[in-house]
Amino acid sequence: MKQPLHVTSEIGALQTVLLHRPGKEVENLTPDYLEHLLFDDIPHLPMIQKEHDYFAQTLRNRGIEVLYLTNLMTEALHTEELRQQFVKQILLESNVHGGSAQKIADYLLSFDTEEMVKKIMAGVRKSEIPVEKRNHLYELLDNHYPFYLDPMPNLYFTRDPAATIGNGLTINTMREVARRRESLFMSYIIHHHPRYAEFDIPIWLDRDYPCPIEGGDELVLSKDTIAIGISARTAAKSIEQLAINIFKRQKEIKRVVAVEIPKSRAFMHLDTVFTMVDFDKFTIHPEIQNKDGQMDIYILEQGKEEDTVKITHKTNLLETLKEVLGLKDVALIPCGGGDVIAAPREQWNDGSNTLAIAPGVVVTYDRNYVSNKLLREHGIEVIEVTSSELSRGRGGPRCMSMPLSREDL
Ligand SMILES: NC(=O)NCCC[C@H](N)C(=O)O
Repeated sequence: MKQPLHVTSEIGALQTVLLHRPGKEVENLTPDYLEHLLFDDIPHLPMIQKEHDYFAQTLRNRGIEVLYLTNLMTEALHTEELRQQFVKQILLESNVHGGSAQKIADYLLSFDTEEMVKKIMAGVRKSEIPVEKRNHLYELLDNHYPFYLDPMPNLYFTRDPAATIGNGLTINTMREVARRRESLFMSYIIHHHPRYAEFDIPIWLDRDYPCPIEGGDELVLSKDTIAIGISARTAAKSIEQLAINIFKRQKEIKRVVAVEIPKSRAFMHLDTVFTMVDFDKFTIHPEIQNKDGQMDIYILEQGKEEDTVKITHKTNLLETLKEVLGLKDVALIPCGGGDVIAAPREQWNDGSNTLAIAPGVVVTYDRNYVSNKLLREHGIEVIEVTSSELSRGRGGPRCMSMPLSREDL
């Protein structure tokens, strides 16, 4: 039977992808909580939805099956017991306890499943549920905060909470509190959605793993090589454990290349500074390398004993890519052409964050015209999507998509 999850490269023809259409969670952003919720501005909801619909249609026009997080989650919660269990878990993870917990649970469960899922994503404002008598000082102070359940405006970056590798996936422990609950949706989908539940899908790292990892750092370079960013969001320990777990069960995967990148907001994940666009072509933001073009790269391979890895240190990205991919030459296409202004400007709006839908065919934001032109000059087919509002969340087409299945190369 066909595996429901199957990704053996970054560039094999994309067959099925998971998206999330931004919803009311985006309208629960206010200036006071922007930083905490990892946004730099407040998107205009009708426009961000229009842009997202255009992105989804662009993929469908190329024959790609687009699945939506809300639909899968609604279908996964197919019994009353599952609905209740999910609500209990989300309240726990949202730090809602005490007297208000039951009231909020009853409120959420009063909606049909689709509305309930949307409401949980959008957040629950205190004004939505009648105030109880407050007896304690902490309850009075707590009241200054507008939400019982925080909104999850980053959900449209489906890349990060979970990532497909081979026939399995990681369901991620997310680094930032604002995003930590997001991976619970994929956990329910994998375990309870009829499309996935009957398969024995390997979970390479699960969301109870104590160290963080996010999908933006996870790149499947080829059927035997994975690259993972050591970044602001992904810890070295997670990468080593992931490698050990994969080597044990998916024997085709021979190595994990851990690429250290600066830990900053602009470079939050490896895919904000480096993506694969063709067999031998990559986008890169030049600032991840030092002046001599060097950086720290570690190749992890199966160690002599079980549950150990052999680690080799490298410093040259180009040479390492040639070695692990068995290529004579590799082109690194600099974001914004490496220009002192265009490069950081376009990187800020995800100029290096391309979604490959086939070898040499990528989806990018239209606003990054310098990078797009350069990609075309390198023979890449560039399909542009509108991006005024989508880009405000600091993620691009790769961040906004979780490939579930790609054709093998
Ligand atoms: N893979 C990615 O780079 N995803 C973008 C995530 C943006 C989101 N506002 C965040 O800070 O997590």
